[in-house]
Amino acid sequence: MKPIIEVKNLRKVYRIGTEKVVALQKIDLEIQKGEVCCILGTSGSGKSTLLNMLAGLEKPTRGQALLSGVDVTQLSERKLAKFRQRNVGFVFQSYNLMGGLTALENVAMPLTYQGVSRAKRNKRARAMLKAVGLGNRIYHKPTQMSGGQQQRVGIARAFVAKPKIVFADEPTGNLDTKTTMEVMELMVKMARKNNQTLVIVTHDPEISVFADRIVHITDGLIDSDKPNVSIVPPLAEGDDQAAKQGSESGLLQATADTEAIQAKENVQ
Ligand SMILES: Nc1ncnc2c1ncn2[C@@H]1O[C@H](COP(=O)(O)OP(=O)(O)OP(=O)(O)O)[C@@H](O)[C@H]1O
Repeated sequence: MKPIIEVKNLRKVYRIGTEKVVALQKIDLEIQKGEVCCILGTSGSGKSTLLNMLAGLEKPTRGQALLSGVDVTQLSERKLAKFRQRNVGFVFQSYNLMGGLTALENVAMPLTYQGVSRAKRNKRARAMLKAVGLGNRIYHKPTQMSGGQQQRVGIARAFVAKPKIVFADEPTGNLDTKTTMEVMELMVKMARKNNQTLVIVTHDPEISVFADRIVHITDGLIDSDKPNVSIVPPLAEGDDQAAKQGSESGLLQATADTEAIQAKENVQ
């Protein structure tokens, strides 16, 4: 099967005045649909640069980055924005939620770009928030939530539009160990549910235990690329915290109709 992500001969050199920084020397990488891949490396190894190239956020000096067969390094800004809206979700270290918006509005946002009607957007966003264990926080704004809760909103937002690929850049960098584990379990479970591809960039080897595969990067080069032998098995349905907190409808199953959800909220 054709890989969903293909990186070919990718190189990135930054120039600051007369100085040259080779952030990526030469990267060749293929990631299959449904794979959970961890890109692991120390600070300055080039992880974020690689992720930025994959997401089309920066142009490489040389080489290609194909997502679903489309070379994102060659797309215009307008086409790139459209491509990302349809195919890619992002989870950020600092959550990047819109401070003035509620959890519900933040999660519904990617659906706005897809032209989904308001009623359907809200219905799907509510279902996602329930699925991440935040059914009772939908009208909270980011500052009214803990870091772990904000990242759950970030995860709900990344997955709500069912993108083929989700990129997560140090997704647990601001969280304590317990919350890190919960957030990682949730994110991987979400990706597995719909056979989505998840690429996690981190410096933390403890995160990599959740991945199918660990790609280690040093000085802008892949120095090892191995299947993860000590993978953490996915939790049984109903066993995780999100489920405990009320995810009865299950992930991405926006089956409850809008009126029923609204009626419930009116009671709360
Ligand atoms: N915009 C830029 N201009 C110049 N040099 C840059 C730029 N972005 C990154 N670099 C350099 O490229 C190298 C790789 O940086 P990168 O941010 O990809 O590393 P990283 O592995 O993500 O590190 P960290 O975990 O600390 O974020 C570093 O030496 C960095 O200083």
